[in-house]
Amino acid sequence: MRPLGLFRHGGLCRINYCTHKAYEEIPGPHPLPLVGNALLFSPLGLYNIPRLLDGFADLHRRYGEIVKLKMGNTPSVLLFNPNDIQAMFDHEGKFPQRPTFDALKDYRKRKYQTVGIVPDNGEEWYKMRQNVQILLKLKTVHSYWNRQQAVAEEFSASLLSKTNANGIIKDFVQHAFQYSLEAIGVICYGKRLNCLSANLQECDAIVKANIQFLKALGETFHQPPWWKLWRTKAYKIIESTQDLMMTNAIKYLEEARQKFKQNPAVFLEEDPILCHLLENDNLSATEKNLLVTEIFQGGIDATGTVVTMMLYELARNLPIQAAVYDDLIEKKLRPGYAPPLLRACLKETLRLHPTAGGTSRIINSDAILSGYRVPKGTLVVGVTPIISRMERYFSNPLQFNPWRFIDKKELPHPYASVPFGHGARMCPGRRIAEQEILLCVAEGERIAEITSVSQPSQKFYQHLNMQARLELATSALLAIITTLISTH
Ligand code: HEM
Repeated sequence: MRPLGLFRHGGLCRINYCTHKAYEEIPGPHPLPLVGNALLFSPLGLYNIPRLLDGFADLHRRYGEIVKLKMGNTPSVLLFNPNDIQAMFDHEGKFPQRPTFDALKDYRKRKYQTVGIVPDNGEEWYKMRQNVQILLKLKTVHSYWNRQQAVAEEFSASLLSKTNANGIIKDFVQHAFQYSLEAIGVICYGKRLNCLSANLQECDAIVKANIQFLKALGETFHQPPWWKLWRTKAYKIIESTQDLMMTNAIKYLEEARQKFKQNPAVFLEEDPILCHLLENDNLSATEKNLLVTEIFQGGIDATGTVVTMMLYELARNLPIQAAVYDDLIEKKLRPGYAPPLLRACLKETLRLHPTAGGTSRIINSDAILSGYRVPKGTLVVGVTPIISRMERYFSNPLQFNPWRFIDKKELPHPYASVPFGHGARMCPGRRIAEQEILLCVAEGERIAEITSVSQPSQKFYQHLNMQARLELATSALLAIITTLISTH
Protein backbone atom coordinates (compact mmCIF):
# COMPACT_ATOMS: atom_id res chain seq x y z
CA MET A 1 0.00 0.00 0.00
CA ARG A 2 1.70 3.24 -1.13
CA PRO A 3 0.33 6.54 0.14
CA LEU A 4 0.74 9.05 -2.67
CA GLY A 5 -0.81 12.22 -1.41
CA LEU A 6 -3.32 13.84 0.83
CA PHE A 7 -6.62 15.30 0.12
CA ARG A 8 -9.14 17.22 2.17
CA HIS A 9 -12.73 16.25 1.71
CA GLY A 10 -14.75 15.89 4.87
CA GLY A 11 -11.47 15.08 6.62
CA LEU A 12 -7.93 14.07 5.87
CA CYS A 13 -7.53 10.98 3.74
CA ARG A 14 -4.71 9.09 2.09
CA ILE A 15 -4.87 7.89 -1.46
CA ASN A 16 -5.19 4.21 -0.86
CA TYR A 17 -4.20 1.91 -3.66
CA CYS A 18 -6.20 -1.00 -2.23
CA THR A 19 -9.53 0.70 -1.63
CA HIS A 20 -9.57 3.32 -4.39
CA LYS A 21 -10.18 2.21 -7.96
CA ALA A 22 -7.76 2.93 -10.80
CA TYR A 23 -8.25 5.80 -13.25
CA GLU A 24 -8.56 3.28 -16.10
CA GLU A 25 -11.66 1.83 -14.42
CA ILE A 26 -13.65 5.08 -14.63
CA PRO A 27 -16.62 4.35 -16.91
CA GLY A 28 -17.09 6.22 -20.18
CA PRO A 29 -17.61 5.82 -23.93
CA HIS A 30 -15.03 3.77 -25.77
CA PRO A 31 -12.31 6.00 -27.34
CA LEU A 32 -11.27 5.51 -30.96
CA PRO A 33 -7.59 5.48 -31.98
CA LEU A 34 -6.15 9.02 -32.47
CA VAL A 35 -9.41 10.96 -32.08
CA GLY A 36 -10.55 9.41 -28.79
CA ASN A 37 -14.17 10.50 -28.15
CA ALA A 38 -13.84 13.79 -30.08
CA LEU A 39 -16.18 12.64 -32.88
CA LEU A 40 -19.08 12.48 -30.41
CA PHE A 41 -18.79 16.25 -30.00
CA SER A 42 -18.05 17.12 -33.64
CA PRO A 43 -20.65 18.99 -35.77
CA LEU A 44 -21.89 15.64 -37.12
CA GLY A 45 -21.61 13.82 -33.79
CA LEU A 46 -24.28 12.86 -31.29
CA TYR A 47 -23.54 15.82 -29.01
CA ASN A 48 -22.61 18.79 -31.20
CA ILE A 49 -21.71 22.01 -29.45
CA PRO A 50 -25.23 23.52 -29.00
CA ARG A 51 -26.19 20.15 -27.47
CA LEU A 52 -23.09 19.85 -25.29
CA LEU A 53 -24.98 19.87 -22.00
CA ASP A 54 -27.62 17.46 -23.34
CA GLY A 55 -24.70 15.26 -24.29
CA PHE A 56 -23.20 15.47 -20.81
CA ALA A 57 -26.61 14.68 -19.27
CA ASP A 58 -26.83 11.64 -21.51
CA LEU A 59 -23.34 10.49 -20.50
CA HIS A 60 -24.35 10.92 -16.85
CA ARG A 61 -27.44 8.72 -17.39
CA ARG A 62 -25.37 6.05 -19.12
CA TYR A 63 -22.25 5.95 -16.97
CA GLY A 64 -23.02 7.57 -13.61
CA GLU A 65 -21.47 10.26 -11.39
CA ILE A 66 -18.05 10.27 -12.98
CA VAL A 67 -17.33 9.79 -16.68
CA LYS A 68 -14.01 9.42 -18.44
CA LEU A 69 -13.50 10.96 -21.89
CA LYS A 70 -10.58 11.32 -24.26
CA MET A 71 -10.62 14.32 -26.57
CA GLY A 72 -7.91 13.50 -29.09
CA ASN A 73 -4.98 12.77 -26.83
CA THR A 74 -6.26 14.74 -23.85
CA PRO A 75 -7.79 12.69 -21.04
CA SER A 76 -10.63 14.37 -19.18
CA VAL A 77 -13.18 13.51 -16.54
CA LEU A 78 -16.74 14.79 -16.12
CA LEU A 79 -18.07 15.19 -12.59
CA PHE A 80 -21.71 15.09 -11.52
CA ASN A 81 -21.31 15.04 -7.73
CA PRO A 82 -20.80 18.26 -5.70
CA ASN A 83 -18.41 16.47 -3.31
CA ASP A 84 -16.16 15.87 -6.30
CA ILE A 85 -16.46 19.51 -7.35
CA GLN A 86 -15.19 20.46 -3.90
CA ALA A 87 -12.32 17.98 -4.24
CA MET A 88 -11.51 19.41 -7.70
CA PHE A 89 -11.11 22.90 -6.22
CA ASP A 90 -9.06 21.45 -3.36
CA HIS A 91 -6.63 20.19 -5.99
CA GLU A 92 -6.36 23.39 -8.04
CA GLY A 93 -3.08 24.59 -6.46
CA LYS A 94 -1.73 28.15 -6.24
CA PHE A 95 -2.09 28.78 -9.97
CA PRO A 96 -5.44 27.18 -10.89
CA GLN A 97 -5.39 26.07 -14.50
CA ARG A 98 -8.28 25.98 -16.93
CA PRO A 99 -8.03 24.96 -20.59
CA THR A 100 -6.69 28.02 -22.36
CA PHE A 101 -8.30 30.05 -25.15
CA ASP A 102 -5.37 29.53 -27.48
CA ALA A 103 -6.64 31.60 -30.43
CA LEU A 104 -7.22 34.65 -28.22
CA LYS A 105 -3.90 34.12 -26.51
CA ASP A 106 -2.14 33.85 -29.87
CA TYR A 107 -3.66 37.07 -31.21
CA ARG A 108 -2.99 39.08 -28.08
CA LYS A 109 0.59 37.87 -27.89
CA ARG A 110 1.27 38.83 -31.51
CA LYS A 111 -0.54 42.16 -31.39
CA TYR A 112 0.05 43.41 -27.84
CA GLN A 113 2.92 41.22 -26.57
CA THR A 114 0.80 40.48 -23.48
CA VAL A 115 -2.21 38.18 -23.04
CA GLY A 116 -4.13 39.33 -19.94
CA ILE A 117 -5.95 37.08 -17.48
CA VAL A 118 -8.68 35.10 -19.18
CA PRO A 119 -6.72 33.06 -21.72
CA ASP A 120 -3.65 32.44 -19.59
CA ASN A 121 -2.47 29.98 -16.93
CA GLY A 122 0.42 29.61 -14.49
CA GLU A 123 2.62 32.32 -13.02
CA GLU A 124 1.87 34.81 -15.80
CA TRP A 125 -1.87 34.45 -15.05
CA TYR A 126 -1.18 34.91 -11.34
CA LYS A 127 0.81 38.12 -11.84
CA MET A 128 -1.94 39.69 -13.96
CA ARG A 129 -4.74 38.43 -11.74
CA GLN A 130 -3.25 40.16 -8.67
CA ASN A 131 -3.97 43.51 -10.35
CA VAL A 132 -7.73 42.92 -10.43
CA GLN A 133 -8.23 41.44 -6.96
CA ILE A 134 -9.35 44.94 -5.94
CA LEU A 135 -12.63 44.21 -7.78
CA LEU A 136 -13.57 41.78 -5.04
CA LYS A 137 -13.24 44.32 -2.22
CA LEU A 138 -16.76 45.11 -1.09
CA LYS A 139 -15.90 48.58 0.17
CA THR A 140 -14.40 49.47 -3.20
CA VAL A 141 -17.40 48.11 -5.10
CA HIS A 142 -19.79 50.01 -2.82
CA SER A 143 -18.07 53.27 -3.66
CA TYR A 144 -19.70 52.98 -7.12
CA TRP A 145 -23.15 52.39 -5.59
CA ASN A 146 -24.68 55.80 -6.18
CA ARG A 147 -23.49 56.10 -9.74
CA GLN A 148 -24.63 52.58 -10.60
CA GLN A 149 -27.96 53.20 -8.90
CA ALA A 150 -28.40 56.23 -11.16
CA VAL A 151 -27.78 53.92 -14.14
CA ALA A 152 -30.40 51.47 -12.84
CA GLU A 153 -32.93 54.28 -12.39
CA GLU A 154 -32.33 55.59 -15.88
CA PHE A 155 -32.58 52.08 -17.31
CA SER A 156 -35.91 51.31 -15.63
CA ALA A 157 -37.34 54.64 -16.69
CA SER A 158 -36.14 54.11 -20.27
CA LEU A 159 -37.85 50.70 -20.35
CA LEU A 160 -41.22 52.20 -19.72
CA SER A 161 -40.82 54.16 -22.93
CA LYS A 162 -39.80 51.03 -24.82
CA THR A 163 -42.98 49.02 -24.28
CA ASN A 164 -45.20 48.58 -27.33
CA ALA A 165 -48.98 49.18 -27.38
CA ASN A 166 -49.53 45.89 -25.54
CA GLY A 167 -47.04 46.78 -22.84
CA ILE A 168 -44.46 44.34 -24.22
CA ILE A 169 -40.77 45.05 -24.45
CA LYS A 170 -39.29 43.41 -27.50
CA ASP A 171 -35.97 41.65 -27.26
CA PHE A 172 -35.50 42.54 -23.63
CA VAL A 173 -32.01 41.12 -23.32
CA GLN A 174 -30.60 43.68 -25.78
CA HIS A 175 -31.77 46.42 -23.42
CA ALA A 176 -30.31 44.52 -20.48
CA PHE A 177 -26.94 44.45 -22.28
CA GLN A 178 -27.13 48.22 -22.68
CA TYR A 179 -27.70 48.46 -18.93
CA SER A 180 -24.75 46.22 -18.08
CA LEU A 181 -22.57 48.13 -20.55
CA GLU A 182 -23.47 51.47 -19.01
CA ALA A 183 -22.99 50.14 -15.47
CA ILE A 184 -19.57 48.57 -16.15
CA GLY A 185 -18.48 51.68 -18.09
CA VAL A 186 -18.78 53.64 -14.84
CA ILE A 187 -16.19 51.34 -13.29
CA CYS A 188 -13.85 50.65 -16.22
CA TYR A 189 -13.75 54.06 -17.83
CA GLY A 190 -14.85 56.25 -14.92
CA LYS A 191 -17.54 57.81 -17.08
CA ARG A 192 -21.06 57.43 -18.40
CA LEU A 193 -21.15 56.08 -21.94
CA ASN A 194 -24.77 57.20 -22.31
CA CYS A 195 -25.84 53.86 -23.78
CA LEU A 196 -29.39 54.36 -22.61
CA SER A 197 -29.95 57.62 -24.43
CA ALA A 198 -27.71 59.72 -26.67
CA ASN A 199 -24.98 57.25 -27.54
CA LEU A 200 -27.08 54.27 -28.60
CA GLN A 201 -25.18 53.62 -31.82
CA GLU A 202 -21.71 53.27 -30.31
CA CYS A 203 -23.09 51.12 -27.50
CA ASP A 204 -24.99 48.84 -29.87
CA ALA A 205 -21.77 48.34 -31.82
CA ILE A 206 -19.95 47.35 -28.62
CA VAL A 207 -22.72 44.95 -27.53
CA LYS A 208 -22.76 43.38 -30.99
CA ALA A 209 -18.97 43.06 -31.06
CA ASN A 210 -19.00 41.41 -27.64
CA ILE A 211 -21.60 38.84 -28.71
CA GLN A 212 -19.61 38.07 -31.88
CA PHE A 213 -16.42 37.84 -29.83
CA LEU A 214 -17.87 35.30 -27.39
CA LYS A 215 -19.28 33.19 -30.21
CA ALA A 216 -15.94 33.19 -32.07
CA LEU A 217 -14.07 32.41 -28.86
CA GLY A 218 -16.36 29.41 -28.28
CA GLU A 219 -15.83 28.19 -31.84
CA THR A 220 -12.05 28.36 -31.68
CA PHE A 221 -12.16 26.66 -28.28
CA HIS A 222 -14.37 23.73 -29.25
CA GLN A 223 -13.18 23.11 -32.80
CA PRO A 224 -9.83 21.75 -34.00
CA PRO A 225 -7.32 24.66 -34.21
CA TRP A 226 -7.78 25.34 -37.93
CA TRP A 227 -6.80 28.94 -37.16
CA LYS A 228 -3.22 27.73 -36.78
CA LEU A 229 -3.28 26.85 -40.49
CA TRP A 230 -5.10 29.90 -41.84
CA ARG A 231 -6.91 32.94 -40.42
CA THR A 232 -10.37 31.43 -40.03
CA LYS A 233 -13.53 33.55 -39.89
CA ALA A 234 -13.69 33.08 -36.12
CA TYR A 235 -10.05 34.13 -35.71
CA LYS A 236 -10.67 37.27 -37.77
CA ILE A 237 -13.66 38.13 -35.57
CA ILE A 238 -11.48 37.77 -32.50
CA GLU A 239 -8.96 40.14 -34.12
CA SER A 240 -11.45 42.83 -35.11
CA THR A 241 -13.50 42.77 -31.89
CA GLN A 242 -10.38 42.85 -29.70
CA ASP A 243 -9.09 45.82 -31.70
CA LEU A 244 -12.38 47.66 -31.23
CA MET A 245 -12.36 47.06 -27.47
CA MET A 246 -8.71 48.06 -27.16
CA THR A 247 -9.25 51.25 -29.18
CA ASN A 248 -12.02 52.23 -26.77
CA ALA A 249 -9.87 51.40 -23.75
CA ILE A 250 -6.99 53.53 -25.08
CA LYS A 251 -9.34 56.47 -25.71
CA TYR A 252 -11.14 56.34 -22.37
CA LEU A 253 -8.08 55.60 -20.26
CA GLU A 254 -6.40 58.65 -21.76
CA GLU A 255 -9.42 60.73 -20.70
CA ALA A 256 -9.16 59.18 -17.22
CA ARG A 257 -5.45 60.08 -17.03
CA GLN A 258 -6.30 63.70 -17.74
CA LYS A 259 -8.97 63.63 -15.02
CA PHE A 260 -6.43 62.15 -12.64
CA LYS A 261 -3.88 64.88 -13.41
CA GLN A 262 -6.44 67.60 -12.77
CA ASN A 263 -7.49 66.36 -9.36
CA PRO A 264 -5.80 63.20 -8.03
CA ALA A 265 -7.62 63.22 -4.66
CA VAL A 266 -11.10 63.36 -6.19
CA PHE A 267 -10.14 60.76 -8.77
CA LEU A 268 -8.90 58.38 -6.08
CA GLU A 269 -12.13 58.74 -4.15
CA GLU A 270 -14.46 58.46 -7.13
CA ASP A 271 -12.61 55.93 -9.27
CA PRO A 272 -10.60 53.70 -6.93
CA ILE A 273 -10.39 50.79 -9.40
CA LEU A 274 -9.15 52.88 -12.33
CA CYS A 275 -6.80 54.72 -10.01
CA HIS A 276 -5.41 51.41 -8.75
CA LEU A 277 -4.66 50.34 -12.33
CA LEU A 278 -3.36 53.64 -13.68
CA GLU A 279 -1.05 54.12 -10.70
CA ASN A 280 0.45 50.64 -10.98
CA ASP A 281 4.09 51.04 -12.08
CA ASN A 282 4.47 47.31 -12.65
CA LEU A 283 2.08 47.40 -15.59
CA SER A 284 2.84 48.74 -19.06
CA ALA A 285 0.30 51.04 -20.74
CA THR A 286 -0.80 48.16 -23.00
CA GLU A 287 -1.26 45.84 -20.04
CA LYS A 288 -3.45 48.44 -18.35
CA ASN A 289 -5.55 48.82 -21.48
CA LEU A 290 -5.90 45.06 -21.81
CA LEU A 291 -6.89 44.54 -18.17
CA VAL A 292 -9.55 47.23 -18.44
CA THR A 293 -10.76 45.60 -21.66
CA GLU A 294 -11.04 42.22 -19.91
CA ILE A 295 -13.05 43.65 -17.01
CA PHE A 296 -15.22 45.62 -19.41
CA GLN A 297 -15.97 42.61 -21.62
CA GLY A 298 -16.42 40.29 -18.64
CA GLY A 299 -19.05 42.68 -17.38
CA ILE A 300 -21.45 42.81 -20.31
CA ASP A 301 -22.87 39.48 -21.37
CA ALA A 302 -23.33 37.49 -18.16
CA THR A 303 -24.73 40.42 -16.16
CA GLY A 304 -27.29 41.33 -18.85
CA THR A 305 -28.29 37.69 -19.19
CA VAL A 306 -28.83 37.25 -15.45
CA VAL A 307 -30.83 40.50 -15.18
CA THR A 308 -33.11 39.17 -17.94
CA MET A 309 -33.53 35.73 -16.38
CA MET A 310 -34.15 37.12 -12.90
CA LEU A 311 -36.83 39.53 -14.09
CA TYR A 312 -38.35 36.70 -16.10
CA GLU A 313 -38.54 34.43 -13.07
CA LEU A 314 -40.14 37.22 -11.04
CA ALA A 315 -42.55 37.92 -13.89
CA ARG A 316 -43.68 34.29 -13.88
CA ASN A 317 -43.88 34.04 -10.12
CA LEU A 318 -46.02 36.99 -9.12
CA PRO A 319 -46.46 36.01 -5.45
CA ILE A 320 -42.67 35.92 -5.11
CA GLN A 321 -42.40 39.26 -6.91
CA ALA A 322 -44.92 40.75 -4.47
CA ALA A 323 -43.00 39.34 -1.49
CA VAL A 324 -39.73 40.76 -2.86
CA TYR A 325 -41.45 44.12 -3.28
CA ASP A 326 -42.72 44.10 0.32
CA ASP A 327 -39.30 43.04 1.58
CA LEU A 328 -37.69 45.90 -0.35
CA ILE A 329 -40.12 48.46 1.03
CA GLU A 330 -39.54 47.25 4.55
CA LYS A 331 -35.81 46.60 4.56
CA LYS A 332 -34.35 48.70 1.70
CA LEU A 333 -31.46 47.72 -0.52
CA ARG A 334 -28.34 49.60 0.49
CA PRO A 335 -24.55 49.22 0.24
CA GLY A 336 -23.60 46.14 2.23
CA TYR A 337 -27.18 44.94 2.69
CA ALA A 338 -29.66 43.23 0.38
CA PRO A 339 -33.06 42.07 1.67
CA PRO A 340 -32.73 38.27 2.07
CA LEU A 341 -35.49 37.37 -0.38
CA LEU A 342 -34.03 39.52 -3.16
CA ARG A 343 -30.58 38.01 -2.62
CA ALA A 344 -32.08 34.51 -2.54
CA CYS A 345 -33.88 35.21 -5.84
CA LEU A 346 -30.51 36.04 -7.41
CA LYS A 347 -29.02 32.77 -6.12
CA GLU A 348 -32.03 30.83 -7.35
CA THR A 349 -31.82 32.51 -10.77
CA LEU A 350 -28.15 31.60 -11.01
CA ARG A 351 -28.91 28.03 -9.93
CA LEU A 352 -31.50 27.54 -12.66
CA HIS A 353 -29.76 29.67 -15.28
CA PRO A 354 -25.99 29.59 -14.75
CA THR A 355 -24.24 31.44 -17.54
CA ALA A 356 -21.20 29.16 -17.60
CA GLY A 357 -21.55 25.66 -19.03
CA GLY A 358 -19.53 24.22 -16.14
CA THR A 359 -16.42 24.76 -14.13
CA SER A 360 -13.12 23.15 -14.96
CA ARG A 361 -9.59 22.73 -13.67
CA ILE A 362 -6.49 20.86 -14.71
CA ILE A 363 -5.78 19.39 -11.28
CA ASN A 364 -2.28 19.97 -9.93
CA SER A 365 -2.06 16.89 -7.67
CA ASP A 366 -3.45 13.35 -7.68
CA ALA A 367 -7.03 13.27 -6.40
CA ILE A 368 -9.68 10.78 -5.41
CA LEU A 369 -12.91 11.54 -7.23
CA SER A 370 -15.95 9.32 -6.66
CA GLY A 371 -13.56 6.66 -5.31
CA TYR A 372 -11.26 6.66 -8.38
CA ARG A 373 -7.64 7.78 -8.45
CA VAL A 374 -7.37 10.67 -10.90
CA PRO A 375 -3.79 11.67 -11.76
CA LYS A 376 -2.35 15.16 -11.58
CA GLY A 377 -2.63 17.02 -14.91
CA THR A 378 -6.05 15.59 -15.80
CA LEU A 379 -8.66 18.01 -17.11
CA VAL A 380 -11.61 17.77 -14.74
CA VAL A 381 -14.95 19.32 -15.68
CA GLY A 382 -17.62 19.90 -13.05
CA VAL A 383 -20.92 19.83 -14.91
CA THR A 384 -22.56 22.21 -12.46
CA PRO A 385 -25.53 23.26 -14.67
CA ILE A 386 -26.72 19.65 -14.47
CA ILE A 387 -25.88 19.14 -10.80
CA SER A 388 -27.78 22.31 -9.87
CA ARG A 389 -30.97 20.77 -11.35
CA MET A 390 -30.72 17.39 -9.63
CA GLU A 391 -33.58 16.31 -7.37
CA ARG A 392 -30.97 14.80 -5.06
CA TYR A 393 -29.62 18.26 -4.15
CA PHE A 394 -32.65 20.49 -4.77
CA SER A 395 -36.13 19.21 -4.08
CA ASN A 396 -38.52 19.95 -6.93
CA PRO A 397 -35.50 21.29 -8.84
CA LEU A 398 -37.26 22.91 -11.80
CA GLN A 399 -39.36 25.10 -9.53
CA PHE A 400 -38.17 28.66 -8.88
CA ASN A 401 -38.03 28.59 -5.10
CA PRO A 402 -35.76 31.24 -3.52
CA TRP A 403 -36.70 30.11 -0.02
CA ARG A 404 -34.42 27.08 -0.43
CA PHE A 405 -31.54 29.55 0.02
CA ILE A 406 -33.12 31.10 3.12
CA ASP A 407 -34.28 28.15 5.20
CA LYS A 408 -31.15 27.59 7.31
CA LYS A 409 -32.17 24.01 8.17
CA GLU A 410 -32.07 22.92 4.57
CA LEU A 411 -29.40 24.97 2.86
CA PRO A 412 -28.19 23.33 -0.37
CA HIS A 413 -24.80 21.65 -0.74
CA PRO A 414 -22.33 24.57 -1.12
CA TYR A 415 -20.79 23.09 -4.27
CA ALA A 416 -24.05 22.11 -6.02
CA SER A 417 -24.38 25.58 -7.55
CA VAL A 418 -21.19 27.59 -8.14
CA PRO A 419 -22.19 30.16 -10.78
CA PHE A 420 -19.11 32.35 -10.24
CA GLY A 421 -16.64 29.49 -9.88
CA HIS A 422 -14.60 29.15 -6.74
CA GLY A 423 -11.16 29.60 -5.24
CA ALA A 424 -8.26 31.71 -6.47
CA ARG A 425 -9.65 31.80 -10.01
CA MET A 426 -13.21 32.65 -9.05
CA CYS A 427 -14.88 35.39 -11.11
CA PRO A 428 -13.21 38.66 -10.02
CA GLY A 429 -16.31 40.58 -11.16
CA ARG A 430 -18.66 38.70 -8.82
CA ARG A 431 -19.27 41.54 -6.36
CA ILE A 432 -19.70 44.07 -9.15
CA ALA A 433 -22.12 41.81 -11.02
CA GLU A 434 -24.16 41.17 -7.86
CA GLN A 435 -24.37 44.88 -7.12
CA GLU A 436 -25.43 45.73 -10.68
CA ILE A 437 -28.06 42.97 -10.87
CA LEU A 438 -29.58 43.71 -7.47
CA LEU A 439 -29.72 47.44 -8.17
CA CYS A 440 -31.37 46.89 -11.52
CA VAL A 441 -33.96 44.35 -10.38
CA ALA A 442 -34.79 46.34 -7.24
CA GLU A 443 -35.32 49.45 -9.32
CA GLY A 444 -37.49 47.52 -11.82
CA GLU A 445 -39.53 46.17 -8.92
CA ARG A 446 -39.88 49.62 -7.41
CA ILE A 447 -41.44 51.20 -10.44
CA ALA A 448 -43.50 48.50 -12.09
CA GLU A 449 -45.22 45.19 -11.78
CA ILE A 450 -43.49 42.91 -14.24
CA THR A 451 -45.45 40.14 -15.85
CA SER A 452 -44.80 37.55 -18.48
CA VAL A 453 -46.77 37.09 -21.66
CA SER A 454 -46.20 33.35 -21.66
CA GLN A 455 -47.54 30.70 -19.31
CA PRO A 456 -45.00 28.72 -17.33
CA SER A 457 -44.03 25.60 -19.23
CA GLN A 458 -41.81 22.77 -18.06
CA LYS A 459 -40.29 22.72 -21.56
CA PHE A 460 -38.63 26.03 -20.83
CA TYR A 461 -36.70 24.60 -17.89
CA GLN A 462 -35.94 21.36 -19.66
CA HIS A 463 -33.74 23.17 -22.18
CA LEU A 464 -30.26 22.63 -20.84
CA ASN A 465 -28.87 25.07 -23.39
CA MET A 466 -28.75 28.49 -21.70
CA GLN A 467 -28.98 30.36 -25.02
CA ALA A 468 -32.25 28.58 -25.86
CA ARG A 469 -33.75 29.59 -22.50
CA LEU A 470 -32.53 33.16 -22.89
CA GLU A 471 -34.15 33.43 -26.32
CA LEU A 472 -37.45 32.06 -25.00
CA ALA A 473 -37.36 34.41 -22.04
CA THR A 474 -36.50 37.45 -24.02
CA SER A 475 -39.06 36.90 -26.79
CA ALA A 476 -41.97 35.45 -24.82
CA LEU A 477 -41.51 37.59 -21.82
CA LEU A 478 -41.45 40.92 -20.45
CA ALA A 479 -44.65 42.73 -20.57
CA ILE A 480 -44.34 45.49 -18.07
CA ILE A 481 -47.72 46.44 -16.71
CA THR A 482 -47.19 49.99 -15.77
CA THR A 483 -49.94 50.79 -13.39
CA LEU A 484 -47.11 52.25 -11.43
CA ILE A 485 -47.05 50.92 -7.93
CA SER A 486 -44.24 53.31 -7.49
CA THR A 487 -43.62 55.70 -4.70
CA HIS A 488 -42.78 58.38 -7.32
C1 HEM B 1 -23.65 37.36 -13.38
C2 HEM B 1 -22.49 37.76 -13.87
C3 HEM B 1 -21.27 36.90 -13.99
C4 HEM B 1 -21.13 35.53 -13.91
C5 HEM B 1 -22.22 34.49 -13.67
C6 HEM B 1 -19.72 35.24 -14.09
C7 HEM B 1 -19.17 33.95 -14.06
C8 HEM B 1 -17.82 33.68 -14.17
C9 HEM B 1 -17.25 32.36 -14.07
C10 HEM B 1 -18.01 31.07 -13.81
C11 HEM B 1 -15.90 32.48 -14.23
C12 HEM B 1 -14.86 31.35 -14.16
C13 HEM B 1 -14.48 31.17 -12.70
C14 HEM B 1 -13.67 29.92 -12.36
O1 HEM B 1 -13.06 29.31 -13.25
O2 HEM B 1 -13.63 29.55 -11.16
C15 HEM B 1 -15.63 33.89 -14.47
C16 HEM B 1 -14.38 34.42 -14.73
C17 HEM B 1 -14.14 35.75 -14.97
N1 HEM B 1 -15.05 36.79 -14.89
FE1 HEM B 1 -17.02 36.62 -14.48
N2 HEM B 1 -19.05 36.41 -14.27
C18 HEM B 1 -19.95 37.45 -14.21
C19 HEM B 1 -19.68 38.81 -14.29
C20 HEM B 1 -18.43 39.34 -14.44
C21 HEM B 1 -18.13 40.75 -14.39
C22 HEM B 1 -19.14 41.86 -14.08
C23 HEM B 1 -16.80 40.87 -14.64
C24 HEM B 1 -15.96 42.13 -14.66
C25 HEM B 1 -16.17 43.12 -13.84
C26 HEM B 1 -16.25 39.54 -14.83
C27 HEM B 1 -14.94 39.24 -15.12
C28 HEM B 1 -14.40 37.96 -15.16
C29 HEM B 1 -12.99 37.69 -15.45
C30 HEM B 1 -11.92 38.73 -15.81
C31 HEM B 1 -12.83 36.29 -15.34
C32 HEM B 1 -11.55 35.49 -15.56
C33 HEM B 1 -10.90 35.24 -14.21
C34 HEM B 1 -9.63 34.40 -14.27
O3 HEM B 1 -9.46 33.64 -15.22
O4 HEM B 1 -8.82 34.51 -13.33
N3 HEM B 1 -17.27 38.64 -14.69
N4 HEM B 1 -16.81 34.60 -14.42
